[in-house]
Amino acid sequence: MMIGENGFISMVGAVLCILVVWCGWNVLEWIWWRPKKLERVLKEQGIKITPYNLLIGDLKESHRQSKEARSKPMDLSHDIVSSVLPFHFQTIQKYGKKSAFWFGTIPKLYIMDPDLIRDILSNKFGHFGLIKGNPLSRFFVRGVISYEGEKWAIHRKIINSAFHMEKLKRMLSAFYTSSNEMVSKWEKLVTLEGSCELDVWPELKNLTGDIISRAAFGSSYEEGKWIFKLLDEQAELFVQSFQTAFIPGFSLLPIKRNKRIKEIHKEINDLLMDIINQRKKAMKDGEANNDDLLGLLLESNQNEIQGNKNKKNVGMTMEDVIEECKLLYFGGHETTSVLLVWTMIVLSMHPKWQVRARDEVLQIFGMNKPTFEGLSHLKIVTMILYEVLRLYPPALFLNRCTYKNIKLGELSLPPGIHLMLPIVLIHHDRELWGEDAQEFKPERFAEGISKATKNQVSFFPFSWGPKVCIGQNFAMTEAKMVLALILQQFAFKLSPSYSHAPTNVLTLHPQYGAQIILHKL
Ligand code: HEM
Repeated sequence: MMIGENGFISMVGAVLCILVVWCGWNVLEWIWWRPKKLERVLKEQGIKITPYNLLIGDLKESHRQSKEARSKPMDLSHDIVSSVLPFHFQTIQKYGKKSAFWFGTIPKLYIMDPDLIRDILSNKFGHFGLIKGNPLSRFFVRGVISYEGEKWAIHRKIINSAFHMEKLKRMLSAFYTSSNEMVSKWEKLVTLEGSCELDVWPELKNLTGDIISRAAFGSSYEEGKWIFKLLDEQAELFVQSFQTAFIPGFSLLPIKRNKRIKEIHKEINDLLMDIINQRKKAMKDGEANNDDLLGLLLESNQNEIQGNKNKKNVGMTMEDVIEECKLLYFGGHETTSVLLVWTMIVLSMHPKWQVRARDEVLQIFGMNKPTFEGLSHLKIVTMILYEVLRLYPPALFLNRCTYKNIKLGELSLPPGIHLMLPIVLIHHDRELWGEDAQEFKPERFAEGISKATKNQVSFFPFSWGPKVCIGQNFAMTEAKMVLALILQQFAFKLSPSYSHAPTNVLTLHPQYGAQIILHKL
């Protein structure tokens, strides 16, 4: 049977109508019905939630408050939460700890109870997953931190072996060489009067970059220098992209920011590929030491090639190796420089603790090169580092989401709820830490973390459970080495030009730098 021209037009019209209705239905489901349904489920269980603004939720308000907080420095105190995460601080003040806000169209529940944090992070039944919200994240940092299930287990096992104690011991000379270079440079800057003013923030970023390059990749900072610059820029762009991450397809738009993110991704991959190729050549010529992280990753890549021949998944592909390198470059340098910079700032604010830390360092090492055993005996320094990690945690919060209907304490949560574990708010919570929660009191940790937290998961700067930070011993040993060398040579205090402005740029940066006056001892 033939369809006439009119019949054909009506058929196309009908298909188009169905398509428009279908699209409209899905859009309504996405921006209205689903959010409202989830809101009802939460409210029925006594969870308070901010009013829903169509599509954008609380993103605009949260952005506005962060911008306002960033526009001025704060008082010189450790009570930083209202400046660092102003929107979350205000929301919890207003709605209580059992509350939620809108990340675009998705409700995000605050988790402030240490028992619930333990349940989520131990993730015994695999019900809590990572959030895969921002499509641009594939251009930033992936690797083991972004994987789950079998892929995560394989990568975690391979990378873990590079961070065993005996491997760390061998990395100590890299820690020392880089730190000593920085301290020697500082000594040259000191004037005849015996002092100098220095913004230590870029210095410490360079240092931790240098250390991760030497210790994990065997190459010097000079070769990796550009990678750190690019990763820093990528982090800034990535934070900005959160504002629009909830709009499907936004990351594909050819706007300036998206283009730059993709450009940087390519540049970093090319730079890493160069480092990898140099290493592969050295391995072939029998000149490379395979003990460091890159060596281990490449070895596992060889296993993958072998394994593929036998149809078994045993290692990492070359793309995997590049992603893990990027993660370790970023994770290994950014977070530790943040810990070091706040430690220097805080010790400048608390000269008595600075003196106590120096006394301990001089008692254990004198003016000699710190040893691995000696560093593990630094009790006061460890207490100070923990208290700095409590007050100024480099990672401010962790995100997870529900995969299926689950019970969490008394709550029954449907799939698709985002969970926010606000590390910095929990670390500053008076109910958990006492009325002096905002004060710098390293003595809290005199008998270790479990005593200080009464065995609760209320201190988790390195996360907790199976996905706990792989590099925590690396970071703590590195921080102790750097501090020991600085304390041996200098006394330091804040410069009058220092402005206290902790700010969230993926990690907790000092917004205007860390201007410190160094006095040669
Ligand atoms: C003060 C320094 C550091 C802090 C505060 C820190 C914090 C964290 C946190 C909070 C996580 C968990 C993220 C999540 O669960 O979503 C994490 C994971 C991770 N960190 Fe660190 N980190 C530090 C240093 C390092 C260093 C030095 C390295 C490597 C050289 C490193 C490598 C990793 C890796 C590979 C993971 C992923 C683990 C997994 O998902 O199984 N970190 N870190």
